[in-house]
Amino acid sequence: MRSSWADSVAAAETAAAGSTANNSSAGNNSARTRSTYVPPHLRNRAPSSDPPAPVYSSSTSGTDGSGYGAPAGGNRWGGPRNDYNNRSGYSSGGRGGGWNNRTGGWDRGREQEVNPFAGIENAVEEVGEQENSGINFDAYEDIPVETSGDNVPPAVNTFAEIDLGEALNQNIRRCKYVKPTPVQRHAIPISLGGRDLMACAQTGSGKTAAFCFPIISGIMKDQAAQRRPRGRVAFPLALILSPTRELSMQIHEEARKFAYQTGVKVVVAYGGAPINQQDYFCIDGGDSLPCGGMKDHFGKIYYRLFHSIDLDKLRWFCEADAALRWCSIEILLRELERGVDILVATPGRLVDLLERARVSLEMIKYLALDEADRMLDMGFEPQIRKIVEQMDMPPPGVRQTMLFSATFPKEIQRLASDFLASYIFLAVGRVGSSTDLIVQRVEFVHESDKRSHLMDLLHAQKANGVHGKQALTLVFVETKKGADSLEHWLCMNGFPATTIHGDRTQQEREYALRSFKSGNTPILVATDVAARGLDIPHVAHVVNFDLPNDIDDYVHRIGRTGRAGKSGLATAFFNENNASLARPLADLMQESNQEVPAWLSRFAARSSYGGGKNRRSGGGRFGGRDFRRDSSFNRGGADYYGGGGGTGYGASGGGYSGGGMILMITDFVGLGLDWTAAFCCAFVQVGDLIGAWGVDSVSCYCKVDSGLKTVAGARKFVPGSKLCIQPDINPRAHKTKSSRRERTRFQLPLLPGLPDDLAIACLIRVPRVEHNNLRLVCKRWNRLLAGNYFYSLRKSLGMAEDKLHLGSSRSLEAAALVPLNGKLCIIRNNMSLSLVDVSSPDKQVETNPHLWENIAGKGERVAYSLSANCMPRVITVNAGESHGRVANPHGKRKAKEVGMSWQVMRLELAAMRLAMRQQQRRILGWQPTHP
Ligand SMILES: Nc1ncnc2c1ncn2[C@@H]1O[C@H](COP(=O)(O)OP(=O)(O)OP(=O)(O)O)[C@@H](O)[C@H]1O
Repeated sequence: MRSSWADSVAAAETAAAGSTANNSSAGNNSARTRSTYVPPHLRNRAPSSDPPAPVYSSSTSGTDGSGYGAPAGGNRWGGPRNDYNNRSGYSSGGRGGGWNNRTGGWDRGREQEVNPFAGIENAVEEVGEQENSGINFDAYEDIPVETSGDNVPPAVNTFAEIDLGEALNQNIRRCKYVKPTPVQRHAIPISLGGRDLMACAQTGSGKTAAFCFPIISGIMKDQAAQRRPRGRVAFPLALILSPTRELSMQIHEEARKFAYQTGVKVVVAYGGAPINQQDYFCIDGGDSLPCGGMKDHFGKIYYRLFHSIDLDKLRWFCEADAALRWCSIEILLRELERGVDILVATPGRLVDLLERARVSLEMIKYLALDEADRMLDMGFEPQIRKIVEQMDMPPPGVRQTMLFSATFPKEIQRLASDFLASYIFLAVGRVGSSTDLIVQRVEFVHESDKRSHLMDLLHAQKANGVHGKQALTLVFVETKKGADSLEHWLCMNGFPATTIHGDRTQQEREYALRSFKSGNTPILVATDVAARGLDIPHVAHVVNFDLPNDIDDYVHRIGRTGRAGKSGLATAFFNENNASLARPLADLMQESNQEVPAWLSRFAARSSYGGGKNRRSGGGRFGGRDFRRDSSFNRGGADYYGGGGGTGYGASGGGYSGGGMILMITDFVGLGLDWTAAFCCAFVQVGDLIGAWGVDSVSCYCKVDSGLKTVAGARKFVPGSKLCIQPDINPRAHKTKSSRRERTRFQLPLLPGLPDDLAIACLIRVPRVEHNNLRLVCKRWNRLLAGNYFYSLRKSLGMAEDKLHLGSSRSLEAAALVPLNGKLCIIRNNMSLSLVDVSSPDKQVETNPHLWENIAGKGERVAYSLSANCMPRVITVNAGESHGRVANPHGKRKAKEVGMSWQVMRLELAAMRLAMRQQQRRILGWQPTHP
């Protein structure tokens, strides 16, 4: 490991030398200036107090020990060295060292900037010029374009028609973009005209440039940018948010190219551990650290080294991911201190930075959300709302907002309109459609045959490969475990494969992606983290080994091939488990002029769950156009935001129709509760629930044995229920004869790929009161798991969003947002239960504390409060006297079970309690702002 890391550093050093050479040939200084490390206690001093920057020489960098062990005042670090930055992910726009010294004018400092085109130019020469310029524009010519909104600026046909500024035009030429793609032709003039924009265009059609160009051009022309305060807090002018780390990195790399020598500085900040955790290393050092093991160890080491070591050198020691992250974050913070014009970020990291007051959004003039529908979906929406609405960002109308995606369901369009002012809607092609450039094949493959089928495809591909080389193939699977196991199996069978998913460290993810891009590992097995936005050249084939539950996800996945006018192939393995996708899939294929197999059409015809997702049956998730033109959405507005009708778009959504609700029961593996008892207890209450809540469906996710009993019980009360069982939880039991028989008997659809450690969710008895439009909100502390889970569930059942909602953030604060849209919310995690009624002031809602006690286990105390007005109320379930579960004598054992150190768990829980208290205070003094 050490040697490989060292090797890669050495290789990067060599690359840096090369890039220096390139720079010099481009007229830059051959010796780059190296910035000076400023210890934290000196950071707010005037830039002039910095010691003079020593000269960095690439030829000696590998062995130069001058920084190591140097006295504190003379420490140095590598600043914006491109080699490391590319690896760490926290990198700047590459203005070497001198941002604090900028003298005004947007061209200052450009001579020190690392050339982002250096490597690319060589590569392009190797593969031939046509690689970049040969985008097949004919493929886009006939594409229908729809714009709506007031005074839409006219589209352009060439870049020359737009005044982007000479430096940017020069970069466009360097990128070999000969003419704008359709989305660019329309979107750039709109954005340059200062208008807000919601743009939907097919995958691979150049949306990144469509939002980057106007931002860069606007900042270049903005003289006020020079007068921004600088120091510990960064004041970016533009914020670009994207859902994944890899996509943020990619946007950053693109933006750096477009911004080269424009004087506009681009910085990227993305996930990993919250910065607060990193603080343990920086501040406490380790001795007093409440966390154990490796973190402790590295904390101590790095704390000691921190004031006496060059960070460049430190990187050589950074084999542990934790330590690497620590370094990366230090680098990021220092980058931010030097100033940033465009900040590209993932929401989680940005919230961290905002909470630490290292970034202020006060000066934001441009906000762009890439993959905007994903960003506003339930997983991210609370964070996005927090960033956009609750921090210091200027409101819509003052800032300019641009939302881009290839898919834009109408309900998300509606949500998105909260962030926009008098915006223009742009659809290039049909909203949510895939491009005809991708040949789509669907094959019926039983679960057990998938691997051998994949093997056949890969063999065939190998035979057709150039010089026997395997074409790049991206294989999508549903679960992280599934990804690892498939990768292992492929490697064992002689197919070099790697994997990318959320359980891998950032270093591993980046390494996997690089290895795939370079063709060293031509097969990448991925979960949905790689589904959106990634622009990997030469991906010839996308295989949906496991199909997603949502047709939007399918569109994004296959969009990793057939990009920028090139053709691609997508193969999907379909079987009974994907029945809910049959209809939208068949429709999508038909729309993209693909051959739809007869068996798929038959599946589509009898598919029972597809209604809600079928864009062509009217209503539903998909819009061909601007939702503002859809009268049903306008009519339903008041209902959606908590009005009295209870219809919202549940009624128009098809699939799960009617005004009832779903009761969901899930299982949290590992909390040591007696599940069977809990379920039995719960289902005694089901009858009440049906009456009181209008439950018309029960879905049960739990261990097979107890689950089946529960399901059987529930069926008596809710004959029409769609019952689901989580198949992964106990695969052994699942395979038993009786469970198979039971499954058949109850016709339980299997929903593959759902995480198996789920909280027992929504078990509560409410006395018979009239609540027509209820909203269940389940909250777990693992936001992603819960988010994915609910998302999948909702999709699989074809449920409208207002029938089941998830307050999915670990931060309870975010959960507070949820009640705004609903009438009754129950927010539950293993620490708290919130019952919130925001719309019916007269109706008291009660809970049955004994039920909770039964469910939550012995010794738990239920405290709840209900207020008479319509303000949200919080009911807290605490386990134990003062510390909830923390005080539980089994806590240490529990911590061990969940693989946490006891101290960390205590910290986590203490933080949660604190957040909860703050939350309660906030909620009680909080006025809903929606109608
Ligand atoms: N005007 C242009 N001329 C030539 N190539 C272009 C042009 N605009 C963009 N490209 C190239 O097209 C490819 C796809 O662009 P981009 O990643 O922005 O697509 P996208 O629409 O954002 O895709 P997705 O929906 O998957 O996120 C990139 O490699 C980009 O360099």
